[in-house]
Parts: sequence; structure tokens; C-alpha cells
Amino acid sequence: MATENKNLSVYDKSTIPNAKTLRFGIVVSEWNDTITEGLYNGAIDALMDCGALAENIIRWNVPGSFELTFGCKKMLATQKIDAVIAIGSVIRGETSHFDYVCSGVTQGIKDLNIAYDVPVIFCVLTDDNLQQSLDRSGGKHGNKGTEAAIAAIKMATLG
Ligand SMILES: Nc1c(NC[C@H](O)[C@H](O)[C@H](O)CO)[nH]c(=O)[nH]c1=O
Ligand SMILES: CC(=O)[C@@H](O)COP(=O)(O)O
Repeated sequence: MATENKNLSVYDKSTIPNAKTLRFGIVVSEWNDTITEGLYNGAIDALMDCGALAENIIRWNVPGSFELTFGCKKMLATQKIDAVIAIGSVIRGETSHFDYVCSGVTQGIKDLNIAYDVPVIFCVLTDDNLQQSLDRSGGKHGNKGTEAAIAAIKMATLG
């Protein structure tokens, strides 16, 4: 089902474990910060709606989505956390750089999920234009940050 047929912000709280004992890391790309701040707000709101405590959420910023892998790796290596959310917004430009950034961050985050025993949630928008990004960071399709927060709680309590 494509995003256009679902709202990314919809979740059934009764099906989500309480997050009050969980610690979260959030690594946020500064590129397209209007979008990434919207994603971050969606994630924070959902985490706290599900019981997470502000003092148990650590935020680090990185320059761009390509640096999300290193930022999450360093957070995993130095912080006691139950899940990490990687937040980025990649918007297609004139060249093929979009493809390399998207594939690099995708593979990097996938590799972290293999190398570490703490889930890293992929909250990276990879859009053809700004409107698609706006629609998915608190617009008509909801907020992928909300979706990522719910995924983080579910994965942190898996098993
Ligand atoms: N064009 C976008 C970028 N590009 C920057 C890279 O992510 C990286 O920071 C740079 O290549 C230095 O290593 N990043 C985004 O997050 N979004 C874009 O649209
Ligand atoms: C995703 C990118 O790196 C892209 O926004 C850069 O734009 P351009 O391909 O026009 O250099």
C-alpha cells in the first residue's frame, strides 16, 4: 500500500507497549531542516504519548542524511539506549547525487541493524519534490516521524 492510501500518523495506542522505561536516541539531519524538524516533532509527540519520558530521549544533529549512519553508530557505541531513530529528508535535485545519498544511508542503517542488538529505525524521506516531503512530515499523509516512533517502541520491546 502506497503512502497516499494510508495516514502515517494513525496508531492504536492500546496495541503499543508503554514506553516509560525505555531510552531512545534520535539522530536528526540538518539538511532540509524544515522537514526534519517536522519529523522530529512527530516522533517526540508519539513517544511521549506512549509514555516515554523526556529525560530518556537523547537528540544529536548531523549535517546531512549521509552522516546519519555514523551518528547512529556513535550513539549506539556510547549511549545506553533501547532504540535509535534516524531522521532525514532527501529531496531529488538535478544530478544523480540523490540516488547515492539515498542508497548510502539506506545500506548504512541496514548494516547497523545487523551489527548491533539495538534497533535503528529508518525515518528518512526520499522524495522527488518538497511537496511530497511536506505531505509526509505532518501534512496530508501524516507524519513519518510518528510512524518511526511507534516502530521504535515495538522493536525495542520485541520478543
Ligand atoms: N542533498 C541532500 C543531502 N546532501 C548532503 C549529504 O547528505 C551529505 O551531508 C554530504 O554529501 C556530505 O557528506 N543530504 C540530505 O539529507 N538531503 C538532501 O536532499
Ligand atoms: C539529494 C541531493 O544531494 C540533491 O539535493 C543535490 O542536488 P543536485 O543533484 O542538484 O546537486
